[in-house]
Amino acid sequence: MFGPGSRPALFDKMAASAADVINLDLEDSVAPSDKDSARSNVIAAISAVNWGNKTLSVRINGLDSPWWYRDVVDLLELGGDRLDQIMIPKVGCAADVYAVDALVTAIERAKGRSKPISFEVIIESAAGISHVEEIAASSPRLQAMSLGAADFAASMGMQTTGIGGTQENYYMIREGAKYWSDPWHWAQANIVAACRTHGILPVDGPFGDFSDDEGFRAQARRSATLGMVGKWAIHPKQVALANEVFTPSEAAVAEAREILAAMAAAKERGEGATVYKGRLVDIASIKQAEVIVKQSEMIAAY
Ligand SMILES: CC(=O)SCCNC(=O)CCNC(=O)[C@H](O)C(C)(C)COP(=O)(O)OP(=O)(O)OC[C@H]1O[C@@H](n2cnc3c(N)ncnc32)[C@H](O)[C@@H]1OP(=O)(O)O
Ligand SMILES: O=CC(=O)O
Ligand SMILES: [Mg+2]
Repeated sequence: MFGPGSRPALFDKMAASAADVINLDLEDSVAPSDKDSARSNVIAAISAVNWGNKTLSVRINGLDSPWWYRDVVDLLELGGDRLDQIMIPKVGCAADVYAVDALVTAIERAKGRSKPISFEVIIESAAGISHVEEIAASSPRLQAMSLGAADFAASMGMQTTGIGGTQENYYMIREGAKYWSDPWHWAQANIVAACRTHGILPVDGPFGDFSDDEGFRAQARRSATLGMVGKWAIHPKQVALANEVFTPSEAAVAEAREILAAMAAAKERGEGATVYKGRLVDIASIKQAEVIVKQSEMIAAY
């Protein structure tokens, strides 16, 4: 759940939401004239608001701005221990993460902070997607990586002002009928591969049209099918939609458990492959089913 650092009236509502991760924003939802006051609001709220068991993250300004170093210094020196994570936007290469890591490491040591700050990064530029694997490997602090569709589209020179979702002009045509394709797919698949290679969580970023629930669901279902584990909510109504899509359904979990049982029975018979509901399942199916069961167990335990 995202909210601008310049709107502190939203913070309690964010804390009371059903989101797993809170992102207090100092970057693109905050006007340049509000950067200092937004930073102060966020620093006060880190300790003052009851964030429960949510992961508390702050999106700092990008390394191409004059604000980012002050964001890091003040968050870590003045912000209290409740802060879990810093989100670094517009990461273009591993050195961008190194720069923030070096500053964070120095402050943690100087101030004796006991809880190490973790990082999440946004891939939202041509450079970021070109260097996605080195970024995924860039720091032991890194826990998650998101696709930022708005800045990504701008950086790539894409002809759209839509933030995520179906793009009207991205279609194939056959016998006069249009078939829409997914312009975000290749970037998402690259992010997922880089993340899974290096043990980082891949996350889908914003879906701007918060009036379009079905559009959000469709985007989120594609992301979940590709291996992403969650999606940003830029409006409270998107939290329930994201939780609905990224929580495996009871039917999916039941089927996964049945596949595990069928394979356990096959193993007893000395077989590596068997038939479940008229289709092949084998040892790879165990790993597929375990993904779904593990997701469901982790969500239940949270
Ligand atoms: C491309 C990117 O970088 S995306 C990430 C950065 N962007 C952001 O963080 C934007 C986050 N979202 C927002 O700022 C706002 O939701 C906006 C501007 C899109 C819409 O704001 P509003 O016009 O106030 O929304 P709306 O009137 O529909 O709000 C309905 C209720 O939800 C609350 N609400 C709105 N946004 C949020 C939020 N982000 N978090 C918590 N509560 C919220 C409102 O306060 C209102 O509460 P109420 O019913 O108690 O009065
Ligand atoms: O920061 C997010 C984006 O879509 O840009
Ligand atoms: Mg962005």
